[in-house]
Amino acid sequence: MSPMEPFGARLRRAMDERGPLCVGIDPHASLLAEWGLTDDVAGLERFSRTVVEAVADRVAALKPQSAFFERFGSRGVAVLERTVEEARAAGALVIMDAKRGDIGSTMAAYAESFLRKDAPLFSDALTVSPYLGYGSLRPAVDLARESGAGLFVLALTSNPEGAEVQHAVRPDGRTVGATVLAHLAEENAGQSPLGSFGAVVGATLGDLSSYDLQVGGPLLAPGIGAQGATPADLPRVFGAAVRNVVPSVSRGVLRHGPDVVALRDATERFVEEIRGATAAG
Ligand SMILES: O=C(O)c1cc(=O)[nH]c(=O)n1[C@@H]1O[C@H](COP(=O)(O)O)[C@@H](O)[C@H]1O
Repeated sequence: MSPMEPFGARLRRAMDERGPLCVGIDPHASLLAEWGLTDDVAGLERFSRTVVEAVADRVAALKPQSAFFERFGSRGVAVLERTVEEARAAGALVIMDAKRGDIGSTMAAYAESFLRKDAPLFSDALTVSPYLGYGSLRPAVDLARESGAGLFVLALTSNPEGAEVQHAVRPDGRTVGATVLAHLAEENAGQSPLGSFGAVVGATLGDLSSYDLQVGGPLLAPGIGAQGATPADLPRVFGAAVRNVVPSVSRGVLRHGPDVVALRDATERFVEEIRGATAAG
């Protein structure tokens, strides 16, 4: 098997060709009900298939949220496996949103689950938590590099509760979030056109001018739509780093289902709004 091109390079190309939007696949029980589906494995499968059919051939990335699949046990995870496979086959990069994080030796097993090329849940990238110490993520960084995959490391999350940890100031005067960003900049050094090790930075956060967001990798920006941020906020929040931002929308798109055309239209509107908001910068 020939080695896969690094995730960062594949993502840069997809962002340039399709626009940078990532659509989240978050099958909330309330959305299943709104779509007229049952809150069971059959409903889960129909929901996920519909989203993939509607948008996988037109957005840079899809981000299935593992929690909503794990809710149904092994049969839900089987649906997640098929969702990943079908989304990748349709040309979308898959960012697995599982937010894993543990001591290094256990982290190695999480990495095997999502980042080893022949794993049933192999994904182009995985969300991970650095809050057991950035160094605990090393096995995931190493395996991602080997597989041509990537990581999105939680740096400054979109939820208001994140600040008490992420804005905390260390003895060296840097915040915890800034320290995570600095680690990522080191990880991506020398990688062109884009490194494979991204940060999660919420689009809801307002002014981040005190943070150096130029980490040489992508910035996954959830929070648009249901959490109140809009594409128009992106230049203000991200400044010059906006070019590397992958805005992520789940409920803001999903609430338009189950009609495939309506899902596509909602997606196209976000793509256009993001293009309009970020073109001037
Ligand atoms: O890693 C994430 O994607 C994530 C990080 C973060 O800081 N905030 C955040 O909302 N998310 C995820 O992004 C999605 C947001 O969903 P919506 O609010 O419906 O667009 C959920 O799946 C969250 O788990």
